[in-house]
Amino acid sequence: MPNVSEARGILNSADVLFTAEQVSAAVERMAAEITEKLGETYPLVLSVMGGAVVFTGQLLPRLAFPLDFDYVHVSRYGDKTKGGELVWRQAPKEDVQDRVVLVLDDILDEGETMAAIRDRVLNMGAKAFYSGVFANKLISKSKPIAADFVGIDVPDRYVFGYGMDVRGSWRNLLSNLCAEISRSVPPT
Ligand SMILES: O=P(O)(O)OC[C@H]1O[C@H](OP(=O)(O)OP(=O)(O)O)[C@H](O)[C@@H]1O
Ligand code: HPA
Repeated sequence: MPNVSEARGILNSADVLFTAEQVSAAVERMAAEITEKLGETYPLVLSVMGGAVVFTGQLLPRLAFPLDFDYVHVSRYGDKTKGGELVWRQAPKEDVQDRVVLVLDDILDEGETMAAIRDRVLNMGAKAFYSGVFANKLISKSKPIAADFVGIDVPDRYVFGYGMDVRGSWRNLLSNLCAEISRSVPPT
């Protein structure tokens, strides 16, 4: 984890990819799309801790229909910028059975995390599975899953802010949402 001045340095050398207004408009549009598709299904919404916390906090109040809410916790990156082995810290609970489940996450990068959650939720007897991600990273490799609802497409660079960390830092960045690490910092 960087110290305070290193964390500020990362932010100062970052590019801002999307403004707060663009992010807000994307979340608003997603809320309308999700409402249209799932508004009559009484879904169980699962937020993927910890990256989805900001996105979930802004999206949920815009979903004006009955839903249940819970979370799962899966980790694959830790404070690294390259994905590794997937670790389940909180698995879905039994109540996914026979439910329409909507899983919310901050980013679909290689798609390994969301695909593992989908497989687990469907194996536990969910009636239907949907995924919503704030950011979909445009990578050249094919992904094991495509999200049903996407806020913004981001380029194949390490992004942070809006719940996404860079080396454990800046999840709380809300004003210049989704900035990106300087190209001079190599992936770890
Ligand atoms: O599509 P993938 O390549 O699998 O990556 C996406 C996942 O990576 C991040 O989680 P991370 O493992 O960093 O856990 P965290 O949210 O606790 O930081 C992010 O929040 C997604 O859950
Ligand atoms: O680009 C990213 N930024 C932050 N967290 C992530 N988890 C997967 N990819 C990313």
